[in-house]
Amino acid sequence: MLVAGIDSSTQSCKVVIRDAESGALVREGRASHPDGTAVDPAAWWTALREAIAGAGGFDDVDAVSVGGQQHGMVALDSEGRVIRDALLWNDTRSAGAARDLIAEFGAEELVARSGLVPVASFTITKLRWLRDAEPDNAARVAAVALPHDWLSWRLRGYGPAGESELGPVLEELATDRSDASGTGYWSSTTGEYDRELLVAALGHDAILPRVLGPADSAGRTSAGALVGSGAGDNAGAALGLSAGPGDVVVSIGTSGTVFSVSEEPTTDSSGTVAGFADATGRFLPLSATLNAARVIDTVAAVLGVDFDELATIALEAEPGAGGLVLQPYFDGERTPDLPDATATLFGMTRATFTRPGLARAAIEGMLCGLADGLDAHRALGVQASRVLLIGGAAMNPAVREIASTIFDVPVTVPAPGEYVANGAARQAAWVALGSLPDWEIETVAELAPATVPVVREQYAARRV
Ligand SMILES: Nc1ncnc2c1ncn2[C@@H]1O[C@H](COP(=O)(O)OP(=O)(O)O)[C@@H](O)[C@H]1O
Ligand SMILES: O=C(CO)[C@@H](O)[C@H](O)COP(=O)(O)O
Repeated sequence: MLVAGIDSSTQSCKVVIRDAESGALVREGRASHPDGTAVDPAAWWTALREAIAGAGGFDDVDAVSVGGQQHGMVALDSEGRVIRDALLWNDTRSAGAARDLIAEFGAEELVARSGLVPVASFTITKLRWLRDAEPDNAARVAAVALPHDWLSWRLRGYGPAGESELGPVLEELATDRSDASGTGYWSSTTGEYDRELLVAALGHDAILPRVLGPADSAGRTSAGALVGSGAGDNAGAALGLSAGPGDVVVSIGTSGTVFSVSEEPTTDSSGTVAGFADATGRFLPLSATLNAARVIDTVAAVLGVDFDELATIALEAEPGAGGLVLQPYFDGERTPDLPDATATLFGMTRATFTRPGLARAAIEGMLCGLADGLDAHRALGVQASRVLLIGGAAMNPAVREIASTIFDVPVTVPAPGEYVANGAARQAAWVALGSLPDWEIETVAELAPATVPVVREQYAARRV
């Protein structure tokens, strides 16, 4: 029996087709997404169909689940049409709306009700921004979905009239606990939407996707494959890695995320660690930065080198790059909550401002922000026995080696792979088989901690 998993992430769409029992990879496909922090969801649908075609189609697939970038606001009118480009998790225009919501309700109350202190990333702040900045668009909103909910709905044949087989049945929208927990108007402790918060943000009530359990099916594709509840991408990755007690996952994609699977919900009124739900019925404390793999993309482009060359020159510099510190807030920052920040390079002398120094400082600065996230997890009682390093930039040898100088626990690098799509496929197998199969995870590197304290100390000293 074959199952499919999809990762509709910020930069691209990836599809894997696997054997349901063993998890063996059978086929895969991918397609790019457009750049930008506001994107027409039609582009994700086009990319998904291209990636499915690249993976040889779904005709022989028994079940499929969609993992996707979290928080994006997909606002639909009563005809199931997308009202405006979706504002993505890394769009910071709703920072003022986040402050307004905190002023109205208080951070403590919002954490107690939704698990989150609003920042620009979360859906609730995007809805408030829409209400205030585009009142005509806000008035037309009949339903609000997230990227993975909307793609699952389209896969099942729903959509605007003329563009879909089954038409705009908004009540058929479905989601899962993990993605619902990133909206800001759903509580992972009660398992219910908080309609008062939704109305406070959007200005009126709207249809929200039904929240399914981890092994529930939302329905079927037109070809008859079961469609699972799907997941937010980080929860998908945790499922794909079979993350358990002691595992802290550090994912370096467009976002940098630090997360762990927890039996109990977590509450952090500072907002550093969001109290998300996971894709197994448990919880997923998570801390996220806006500046991760693209810090390396940017510095590699400035230096005119490819990723391998960047790794080579970064490792020519000593740990700490002689005091050169890059605070890498190129896209503003979410953790810490500094949406309008820009990047700053500290400690430049003629001796330190070199190509190796800059390459190393870029990787160190990006990883120090994630190490701060790990500390915040520990402060909530999360046990960290090892870091599991995944995401596009985890393929970089310098990122791996420098991670071992920054994290004070062993760093395990699973074999390069699409862990979000794999987790979605594993969920699809759960739906199809009726039980969650164990799939083997291959490891390609285990790095013992080689902590060099000055790296984090000098980064902390530059913190604003
Ligand atoms: N060898 C590498 N070294 C550093 N960065 C890399 C490498 N390979 C890919 N990347 C970066 O990883 C990112 C894509 O990672 P991915 O986890 O797929 O992101 P997302 O899930 O956010 O779309 C891109 O910014 C890409 O440039
Ligand atoms: O906002 C978050 C998590 O809260 C991000 O992790 C997004 O879910 C995007 O993920 P990537 O596309 O970077 O993997």
